[in-house]
Amino acid sequence: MRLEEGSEEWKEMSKKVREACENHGCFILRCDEILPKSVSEETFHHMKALFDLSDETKEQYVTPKPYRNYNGKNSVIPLSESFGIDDTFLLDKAQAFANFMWPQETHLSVEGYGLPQHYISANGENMISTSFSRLIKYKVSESNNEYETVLPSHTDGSVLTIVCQKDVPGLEVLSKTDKWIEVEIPDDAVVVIVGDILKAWSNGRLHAVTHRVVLKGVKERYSIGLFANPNEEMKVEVPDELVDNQIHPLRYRPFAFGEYYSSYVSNPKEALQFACI
Ligand SMILES: O=C(O)CCC(=O)C(=O)O
Ligand SMILES: [Fe+2]
Repeated sequence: MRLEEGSEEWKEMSKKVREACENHGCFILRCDEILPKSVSEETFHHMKALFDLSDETKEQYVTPKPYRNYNGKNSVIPLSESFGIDDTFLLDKAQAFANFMWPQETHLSVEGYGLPQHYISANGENMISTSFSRLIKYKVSESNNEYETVLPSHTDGSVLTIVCQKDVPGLEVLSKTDKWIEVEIPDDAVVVIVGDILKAWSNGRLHAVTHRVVLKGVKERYSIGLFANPNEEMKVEVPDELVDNQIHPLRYRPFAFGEYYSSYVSNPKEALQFACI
């Protein structure tokens, strides 16, 4: 259902999305209307064929930017293979998907604060300008461990991330009470995850949830992550309206996204530390 911006339903939905982002750092979004089953089936079918190419062919995919290469022999994540692709949204269909998703999702997650409109437009447009996606295959371990962490726990270095998967579950999020919870992603849905940038911008109110991927069976898993990033120069600055001296004193100094991203690439676990007050 497409919501009319500013309508009662829109306001109600913004409140729900904001609460989910504050309390859980993620939510499930059903998108059967904009992402027909056939497109998703076809995408994952092609993805399998892509990963079935020879190592030699896959390794030819090299780009200078971090996280954008073919990554198939990483000792930290030996059971994961991935391709990072810049500006996937330039393709017509993907562009339409992105146009729908990003502005609506970023608007909805920040609009619940009732901020002046310029903050909302800044989020919708600037915060998503250099999005990229990662196609990921998780392989089953030969040691036949029943329970294998194939992607270690982390928060995302994005504004928002959208993940979709095919058939095999595996994504887990860490609750605020320190419990790992398996995320069930229905076939016609995606999970939206709050990244570090939205956490900093919201003065820590929105929760950048820690997550990981665990395989529990004998089947390999395919997933796609879409990472919404601002451009390097964009300043991430907490709006005055989200600061108060009692409950929410300012937690992050203003910083450029590029400054954060260098910190993320060298130490993802502590990447936001440099901006903490
Ligand atoms: O594969 C997934 O379900 C999640 C991937 C992820 O968290 C990431 O690439 O940052
Ligand atoms: Fe992630």
